Amino acid sequence: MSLNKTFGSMLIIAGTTIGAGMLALPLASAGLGFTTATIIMVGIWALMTYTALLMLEIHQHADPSATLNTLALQLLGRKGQTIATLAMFFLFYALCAAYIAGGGSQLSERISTWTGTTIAPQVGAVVFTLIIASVVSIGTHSVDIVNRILFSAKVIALALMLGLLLPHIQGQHLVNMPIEKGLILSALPVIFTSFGFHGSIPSIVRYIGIDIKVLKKIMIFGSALPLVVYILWQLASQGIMSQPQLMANSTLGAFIGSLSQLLHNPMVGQSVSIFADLALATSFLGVSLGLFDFLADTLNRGNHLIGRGQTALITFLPPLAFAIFYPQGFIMALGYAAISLVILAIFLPVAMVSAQRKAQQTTNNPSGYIVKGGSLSLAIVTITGIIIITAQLLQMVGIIPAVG
Ligand SMILES: N[C@@H](Cc1ccccc1)C(=O)O
Repeated sequence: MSLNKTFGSMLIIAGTTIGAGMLALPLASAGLGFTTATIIMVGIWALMTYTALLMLEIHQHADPSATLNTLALQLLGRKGQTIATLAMFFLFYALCAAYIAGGGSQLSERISTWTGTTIAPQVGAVVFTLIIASVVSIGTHSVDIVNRILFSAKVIALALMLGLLLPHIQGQHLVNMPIEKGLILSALPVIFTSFGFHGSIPSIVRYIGIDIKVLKKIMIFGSALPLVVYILWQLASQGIMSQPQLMANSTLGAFIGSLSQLLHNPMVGQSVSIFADLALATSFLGVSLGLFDFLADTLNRGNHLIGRGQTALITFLPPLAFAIFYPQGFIMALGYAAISLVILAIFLPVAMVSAQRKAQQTTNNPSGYIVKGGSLSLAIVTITGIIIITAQLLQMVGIIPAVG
């Protein structure tokens, strides 16, 4: 396997993972303290990598061009396929809603400072959606070009931002412990979403072919890179602000504002702000393109002007409506996304691998790659998935504190 292709695939996984979810991390884990937040992140990384390996175990016996839909149909039947499709829709919509809410309020703040007037976040949401929707509606080729430029800029902005922030860390902030135990549970869904990439696994398998050794390496290293970036990002945000300072910020804009104020350096705020804009734009482009194609395919909308226009409306109007009703809904929507991501990245891989292992046992033909850990590991990740969904539901009904 060419090294270039392997490396490129790792970057695709890392690039899908590092997105808008990262921006929510400091706010979602504000009351946890650095050590606790890091332990949870390492745990969730291990969980996500484990279920990605389960997906490889499933893919090895199928056609290299299999998608989640076809795998679910083969191993779990029509019901499994329907659940996979619905979860995919819900995840895509929830993520787009988060990106529009986050991007909209960022953009409206920008326009407000430029023009010296106050612009409502809803206006920003509409403008941000119109820009991304035009790029997506023109076609995949235009998304590819715009995404390449923005992605390169995002990597530079990320390095610059971390370089500017890390020298200002104060050790005493990093030893803080969780302010309240309930906050650990509250933080789980958003942290979980920020490590999500599982929609990209079938594309990588198609690109590389069934070469388990290479694919394993891609999953492990491709997801480890975001872990390193997230730990540095937590180090910076939790090391610069005290817990009460961090917790006082309920929105991304407020967080960026207090960072620059605290460091008396507008450059810092600028770099975080630019990184945030790029992260939101690249995530939104990638996810809305996926949703657009998925909808066009499911609803059989043609590839002509009217067809694409209709698909664009169904793609962008529902999440835009959410952002207009909940302009501060960035973190809330990322939490909702966790519910469907648990189904896609935990429940379905576990169910499919169980079905496959059972079928192999009955034919007495266990062959190929089998992820270590047996049924115990499958049980542990399933329980973790249930805990993450429960944490989100408990926040929605107000039993535990909501983050953000
Ligand atoms: N991890 C992505 C969200 C995502 C989840 C699942 C699949 C794809 C993307 C982010 O932080 O924005």
